Amino acid sequence: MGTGMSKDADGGSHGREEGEENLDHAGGQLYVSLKMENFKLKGELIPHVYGSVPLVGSWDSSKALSMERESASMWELSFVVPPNHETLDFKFLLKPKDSNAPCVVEEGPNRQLTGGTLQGESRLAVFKNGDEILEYRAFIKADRVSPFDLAASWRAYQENLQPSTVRGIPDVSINSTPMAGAESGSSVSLELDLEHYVVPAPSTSANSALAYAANNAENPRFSYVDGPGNASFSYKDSGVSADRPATIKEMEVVIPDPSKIYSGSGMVESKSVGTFSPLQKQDGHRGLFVDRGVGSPRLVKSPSSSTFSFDLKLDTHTKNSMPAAAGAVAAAAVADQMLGPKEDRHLAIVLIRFGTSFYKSFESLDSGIYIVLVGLPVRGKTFTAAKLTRYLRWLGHDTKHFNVGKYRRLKHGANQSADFFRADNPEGMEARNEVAALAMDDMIAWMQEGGQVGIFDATNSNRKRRNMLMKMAEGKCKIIFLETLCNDERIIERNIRLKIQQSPDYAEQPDFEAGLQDFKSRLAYYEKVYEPVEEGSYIKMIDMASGHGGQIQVSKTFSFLFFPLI
Ligand SMILES: Nc1ncnc2c1ncn2[C@@H]1O[C@H](COP(=O)(O)OP(=O)(O)OP(=O)(O)O)[C@@H](O)[C@H]1O
Ligand SMILES: O=P(O)(O)OC[C@H]1O[C@](O)(CO)[C@@H](O)[C@@H]1O
Repeated sequence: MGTGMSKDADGGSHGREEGEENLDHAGGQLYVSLKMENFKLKGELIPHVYGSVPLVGSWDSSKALSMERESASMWELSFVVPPNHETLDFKFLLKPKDSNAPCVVEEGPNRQLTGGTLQGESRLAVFKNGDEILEYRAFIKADRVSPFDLAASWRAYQENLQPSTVRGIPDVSINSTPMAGAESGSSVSLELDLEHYVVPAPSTSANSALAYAANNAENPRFSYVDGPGNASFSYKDSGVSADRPATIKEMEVVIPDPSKIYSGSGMVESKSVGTFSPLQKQDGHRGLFVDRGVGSPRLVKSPSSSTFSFDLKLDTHTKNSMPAAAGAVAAAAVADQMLGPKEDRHLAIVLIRFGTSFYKSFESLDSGIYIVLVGLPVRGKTFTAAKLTRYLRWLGHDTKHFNVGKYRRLKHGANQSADFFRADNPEGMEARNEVAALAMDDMIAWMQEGGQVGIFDATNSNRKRRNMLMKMAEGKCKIIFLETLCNDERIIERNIRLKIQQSPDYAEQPDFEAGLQDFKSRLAYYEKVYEPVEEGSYIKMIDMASGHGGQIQVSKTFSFLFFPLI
């Protein structure tokens, strides 16, 4: 695993380790860890970092990232920057804890990381606070990280997260209330706790109590904010059997016309697989929570390749045809496969890919990105949107999830019958397009206030709707369609049942079978007119949850996002 240069204020520096791999081609990114130490301070002044990239506030002190107290005298912050950042300029600053007094920026020139190496002499961080001079020792460390490490770190972060310590965004809730009964059987009342929720995943037992992920999406700005969407709802669980685990061999990455997209060589070989041993886990490796709302990335690496060996069984054809980006994706898949449940695993592959491509596209796009979900109902769009939001926030990108279903429920009530969703029902169509436009307006407004990634979650199931969204985004932001497709009837049936149990749409429907019939009619109306994405920039996730393999397709027009990977 490659290691960058590390320096501290005493001038100690550690050169790159032998055997370093150049991970740029594998989507290697720069993990930056900053620390400040001062034994005398009492904590009225909170150290922050700001700098030249959006991740650290683009020199806007109000967007500076807060450092967290690691010990009585040490403050810490870590984040990951793209490898294409030739130079990252930054400075430390101090913000008064409980007042609006101006912040104090450190003296001296900007600190500069170029290609992962700290430029210039290391120095103390010196602040002039009125007549007072404050001095901190500064520790700056940069490491190149592979998708392996990122996937493993993400997994470790999620597994060790303590919900009670989450600030800023509601992230996960681990407490589940065991309950009896399945399917249409017993139900428990679930007070919707906006601070804690779980992204619904197929349950492997009848014991998980999950809140509906869409409820945690961005609240509409229009006047229905305090409406029915914030109410609690009833929840029933189902018993669903676990699918068999997938293997990396089953994962297929399809990139149309790769010659036009990538010129990179073959599979990325990784000698070090980032993971953690059970022992390390017990150390209490925890995410640290910073002001951007989620834990800042903590690297989890295997001490050596011998600790964990994994046989990457890709057939010759796949190996030879796999471009560098796909290699990175596969690498992430390997790391993730070892660590998580099936759906998370598959999704992580896409996430790593997103993470990589976003990093590489952000700076050139400047204005941020809209990810527009596309897919029939119960294809995992909300699940994917919620996971993507969390992952991108963890990486440091200001990300928000806009769920159109939530807007629809607030404006038109939760208990619309299937007829509402008929394509030949003009009032229904108009109402749906109207709430979609409201959500899009909110997303655009949020983006203009400095947001970086907006995730727009609706079926967006026909070209006309997608054209409307593209028109609204024109000149403002690039849209990437993310289509989730599922051909496995068994999964669809399971998802439908979960939907009747979990969705606020059916909270008032006491008759499970009636709810089921209504939702199936809704689905049939959608299926009749569904138009898969063929336009614009898109990624298709096909059968990712089947357990029998999956496909990721990336459209040609998306290629520019991957350009730096080539
Ligand atoms: N890629 C996938 N394919 C199929 N099902 C998935 C996928 N990812 C997650 N799921 C499962 O699908 C179920 C429904 O998910 P979700 O509510 O996200 O669907 P949706 O597409 O947003 O539905 P709707 O359009 O009705 O709101 C969840 O239980 C989730 O575990
Ligand atoms: O208007 P569209 O694009 O169908 O999408 C919004 C709808 O998608 C759904 O998630 C489909 O079930 C509804 O909750 C929501 O009203």
